[in-house]
Amino acid sequence: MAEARIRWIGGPVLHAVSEGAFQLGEAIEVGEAGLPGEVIRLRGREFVAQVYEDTTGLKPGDPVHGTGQPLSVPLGPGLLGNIYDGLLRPLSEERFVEGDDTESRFQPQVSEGDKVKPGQIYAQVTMHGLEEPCLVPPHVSGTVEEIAEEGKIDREQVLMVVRDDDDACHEVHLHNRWPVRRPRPVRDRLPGDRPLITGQRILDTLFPIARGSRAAIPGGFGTGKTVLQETLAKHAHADVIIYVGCGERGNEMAEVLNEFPDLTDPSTGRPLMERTVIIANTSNMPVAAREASIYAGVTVGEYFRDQGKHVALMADSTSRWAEALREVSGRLGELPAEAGYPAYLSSRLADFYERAARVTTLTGEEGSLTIIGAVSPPAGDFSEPVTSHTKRYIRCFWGLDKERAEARFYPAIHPLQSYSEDAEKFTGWWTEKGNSDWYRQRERLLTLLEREAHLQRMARIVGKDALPADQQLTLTCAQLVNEALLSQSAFSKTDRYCSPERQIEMLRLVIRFIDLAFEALERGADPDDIAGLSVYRRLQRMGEEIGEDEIERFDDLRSELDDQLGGLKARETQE
Ligand SMILES: Nc1ncnc2c1ncn2[C@@H]1O[C@H](COP(=O)(O)OP(=O)(O)OP(=O)(O)O)[C@@H](O)[C@H]1O
Repeated sequence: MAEARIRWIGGPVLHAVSEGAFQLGEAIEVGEAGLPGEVIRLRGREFVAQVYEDTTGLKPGDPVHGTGQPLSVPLGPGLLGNIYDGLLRPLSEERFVEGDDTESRFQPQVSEGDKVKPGQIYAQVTMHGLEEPCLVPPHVSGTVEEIAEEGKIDREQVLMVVRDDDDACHEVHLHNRWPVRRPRPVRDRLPGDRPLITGQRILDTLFPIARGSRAAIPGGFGTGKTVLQETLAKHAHADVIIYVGCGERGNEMAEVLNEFPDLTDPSTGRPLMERTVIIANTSNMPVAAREASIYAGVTVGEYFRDQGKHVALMADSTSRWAEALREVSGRLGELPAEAGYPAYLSSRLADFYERAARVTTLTGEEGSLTIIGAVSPPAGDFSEPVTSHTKRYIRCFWGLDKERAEARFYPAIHPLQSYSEDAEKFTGWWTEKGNSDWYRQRERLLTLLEREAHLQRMARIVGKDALPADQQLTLTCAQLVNEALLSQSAFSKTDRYCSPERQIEMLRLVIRFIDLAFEALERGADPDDIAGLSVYRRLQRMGEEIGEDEIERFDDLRSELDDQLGGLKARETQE
């Protein structure tokens, strides 16, 4: 392999003079310790590289070895349930799901002489108590020359040899490397068809995301990005969760690492870690590795998608990742663009988000990778470069609002600053679930919330009591929408997750309240009397009071609602 010598080194960036041919994007090993790095710029015999580990102690003259391969990560069974660094190296020997490594068992599903195709499952492996498929790597096809026997296997052993049509032999291992910056091939990309249910009412009901789509969660300091990402990781209806903690503070990541192994998947009752891969790259780890961690995460996501699974990737936070790009770019002496970020910030964001997709895999199955990235705009300013460029590539924008967070109104997603370009596709899905009115109800709520913002501005000037009765009632109804539907504590035992069935009931009750309240107003009822009804307070708290396994209790609430609002008379008639 090609060799070079360091000529200059500063932080994660080095310049080297090569004695052989290096390629752009080639993975390298730096110094005697062989620290991992990547060639990021080539000029004649000189190149610039970034190093993914602490470079303290490296000096001019130290050797750099080429690997001849692009930066890649090993993909295969055993990834689930563990925590990795930005280059997918396990951060801990301890595993977070039960089971014993020595019990790895290999069960071939093909025999010598069989034909295999890219992406095909050629064996099953049981590791750590989990059975996982072994896939033929995407660029391998041909006739099986050799296949390992059923039984115990060793991680490094060759499991299968495939001879292709050009007579070349390919060795297939348990883990096969894939370049992190290259999307894995698929047969077809498909449009999003059904929602990725998150269990969060404000998202599923107002701003739903399709499986295979992409969303951003921008929010200023302390507005709840991390809590929301973790809530999604715990409750989203996905087969596999990839959680990339990118440049967050070590203590925040430590919380995730401490908490996740103890959590149970609410839908299966199994440990949540069994379906989770965590990639941790905290702010004190080398900055270049942070840049790579996002691509490593997305590559792992695609690997599970290629097994016909529905995968959700949470990246917290893409701003820290963009800062890593900025730091490396600064050290390269590149001309800075907006806010010091490199001019290629936008294309790098595109490279990341565009890997989200619903696909037909190479073997004809359906899989999806949904990407949800948190953004931390300085001072919560959504016009800054990372947020504004991200907006170009995402379909759902879930903007967190400082005022809502300060009022401890969680999740602090602002309904008027957020949007979903996927929503229109889901009328059919909600109809199948039993709510053919969902899209119309959603539009009504959004219109009501817009009207609320307008009326609140007026009320601040003239006082709420000076508003006409119908406007006062509009504010009362909007408050109910906010408190009953949009507010949902991530820490509430009853309400941290809300199933689509429960969301339908709650949405219907709120809409019914609005309809009956305005009918009562027409009959001459007083808006204050409507807001003072005990059923109004019960509706505000229904998320906390009626859990997932007592959905029939919503019927009682509905009867109470009909009785109280139906019985409400004009004030004069009451007297
Ligand atoms: N959905 C929620 N339910 C209940 N409490 C929440 C919710 N979201 C946020 N909080 C509260 O707000 C606090 C701050 O949230 P979080 O750490 O997620 O903010 P952040 O935006 O990630 O912050 P930073 O900018 O520091 O990364 C949490 O510790 C929690 O008390």
